[in-house]
Amino acid sequence: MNKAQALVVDDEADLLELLKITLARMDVQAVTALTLAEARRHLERGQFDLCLTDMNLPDGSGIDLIRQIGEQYPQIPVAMITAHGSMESAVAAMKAGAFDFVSKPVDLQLLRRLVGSALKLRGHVSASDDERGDTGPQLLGESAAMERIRQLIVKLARNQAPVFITGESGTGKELAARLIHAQGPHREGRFVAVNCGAIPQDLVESELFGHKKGSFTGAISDKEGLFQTAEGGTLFLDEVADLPLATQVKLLRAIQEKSVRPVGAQREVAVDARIISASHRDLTEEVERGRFRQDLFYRINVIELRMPALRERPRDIPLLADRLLQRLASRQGDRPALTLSAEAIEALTRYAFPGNVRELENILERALALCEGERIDVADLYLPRTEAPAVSTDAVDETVPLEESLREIEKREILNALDATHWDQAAASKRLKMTPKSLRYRLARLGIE
Ligand SMILES: Nc1ncnc2c1ncn2[C@@H]1O[C@H](COP(=O)(O)OP(=O)(O)OP(=O)(O)O)[C@@H](O)[C@H]1O
Repeated sequence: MNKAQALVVDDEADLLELLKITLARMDVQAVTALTLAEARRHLERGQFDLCLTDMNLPDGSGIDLIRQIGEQYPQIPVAMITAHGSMESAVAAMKAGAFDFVSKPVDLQLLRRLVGSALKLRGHVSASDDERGDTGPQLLGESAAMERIRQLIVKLARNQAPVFITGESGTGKELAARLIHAQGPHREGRFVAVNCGAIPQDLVESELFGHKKGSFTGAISDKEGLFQTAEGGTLFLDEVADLPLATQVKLLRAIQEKSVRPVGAQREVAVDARIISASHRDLTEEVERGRFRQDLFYRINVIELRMPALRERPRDIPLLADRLLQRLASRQGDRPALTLSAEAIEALTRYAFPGNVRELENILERALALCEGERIDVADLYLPRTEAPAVSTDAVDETVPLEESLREIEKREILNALDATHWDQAAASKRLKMTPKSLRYRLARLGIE
């Protein structure tokens, strides 16, 4: 394999020299540029496997270079070299498409890891490159919304920016986080999932950052924290809104400095773990109420991924039900394949699923256990009555007030049209034979974002 080539852009000649030597030790050949113009000339002529750029350059901003590379040479991963403590530029760089950042003075160990990840993205380190993580569970669904999410996950897997996943319970937030990990350069590292709400408050810091022996009663030996366990992999902070404010400060520091200080330790330990966090709560509201630090929200929410509720994409329900049923039945080896009757599928499509895909799984699991024949019927589903049922046009439940039923029908038809047109409002309004203005009015009235 040819030597990997890096384009390094910085206006400090000394730093350029240092980076060049460090990269050479990693068998990476560096081409250096002091200005944006010079960097652009190199890009036109050469073939690069990665680019490191400073933020402030004499003739412009490194952000412009990141954007340009993203548009013209999307295969080149770019990392930003930021001034010490300047998290704003790191966040701006990642929002613009940088895959990671390293702050000055450059920690050579972190730089080495960063370059290693970048080269994996470019296929320079071929070991298990074909393990693309597509053997595990996949995000199923044929709706445009799901298709968009799968595409976004492929993109997100290529960089290191913190991702914040929102969505109701059971919408697949953890599954999405696992897929981002499995398709990214850190897939050989571990995926460590932690439910922040489930750890007792007085243990949360020791769990996340580790502790030294004797640092508190019960600390009988040194303990590694989850951050360290996720070294070289991904740390998934589920229900991040449940972290106590004092821990939020430490988390902020850990993300910013890429290092943690175990409880009772004198020194910080460098950690390189990708942070993905999730919450079913509205974090903006938590920030407004003073329960979540704004600066931490800003750092973890560099890129937001919203997992839609199942009732927002009813056309995914039949396929999901079918696949999940197959998966569940295959776990019970001797069981003949079961199918769902047309009425059962119809009932599922009408149901509002407050617990989303997890609830669908539970319903099918129960049906599988209770059903004696080979076909699951409506009665085997034991669907609970919900307050706001998603209803279909041909089966209005007469026990629900008419206004409510009509509203649900309207919402469902609009969502279907939006979904079918990839959320193009003009096309959806045509499909629904209404004016775009009328569609906008209805979207606002029905609370559809
Ligand atoms: N699109 C999907 N395709 C296939 N399975 C899915 C999909 N979405 C979710 N699931 C499955 O549904 C279950 C719940 O998903 P997951 O745990 O990822 O949800 P979550 O949003 O993290 O839930 P919570 O907020 O309660 O932690 C899992 O078994 C997951 O595999």
